[in-house]
Amino acid sequence: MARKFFVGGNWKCNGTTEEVKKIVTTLNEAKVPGEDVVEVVVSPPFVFLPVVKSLLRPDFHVAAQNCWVRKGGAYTGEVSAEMLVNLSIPWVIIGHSERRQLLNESNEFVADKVAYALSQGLKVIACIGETLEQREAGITMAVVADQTKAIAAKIPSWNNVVLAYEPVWAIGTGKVATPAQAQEVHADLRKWIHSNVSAEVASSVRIIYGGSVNGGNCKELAVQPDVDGFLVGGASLKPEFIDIINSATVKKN
Ligand SMILES: O=C(CO)COP(=O)(O)O
Repeated sequence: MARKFFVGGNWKCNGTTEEVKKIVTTLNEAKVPGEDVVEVVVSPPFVFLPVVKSLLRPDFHVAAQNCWVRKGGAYTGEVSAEMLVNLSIPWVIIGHSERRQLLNESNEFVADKVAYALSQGLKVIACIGETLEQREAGITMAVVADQTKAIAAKIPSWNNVVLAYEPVWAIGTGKVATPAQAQEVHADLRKWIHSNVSAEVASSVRIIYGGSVNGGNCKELAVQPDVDGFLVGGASLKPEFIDIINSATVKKN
């Protein structure tokens, strides 16, 4: 079953109104393949979601970078899944390693968030990945399997989930995983899903790679059979994001 290439731009905690408008203008003027070839989702900080959504071309979509773990209420500083739905924000990134590490979000907490967001009708980019210490200790697969297992245990369907493999040592470091390293983990993850979820989900779920992806390295990663797209940080704020979107075409050739 063909998995549609997915390119996400995670803008993280960056930008002013003027800057985000400039990025949107660049995206709107770009020549890229149609939605039948590549799904493009950009994720500005919460406060810029309405302006980006209102200005962005209709074939690109928006994601929030986080949401609260359950129904909204007395949770100062949080933004609920219901609010995102109310604003017609279709996607949310959950479990990014920056939140796991800096805000101590556990596998269980991340899984609860994914389950709640899905239950409200959001589509989820669920992030997993090992640290450098874990990779060097040879436990990469055990770590990402645990992270995936926590999510699998709590969700009734993977239809609206994209799994983002983002090795922590590759994020914002300029140290991209080699195509072979990315392919190995993606293939192992797909095998894990085959054994622990179902053959159908294993063949249909998109597993995207994140960590120092740029205009220069995207094509060699994109040709890997189990790499179904990217979650891009720094380069998603620059015009080279267009080149990354266009790397989707390597799958067609
Ligand atoms: O964290 C990332 C995307 O979510 C990756 O960030 P960089 O592309 O800046 O390494």
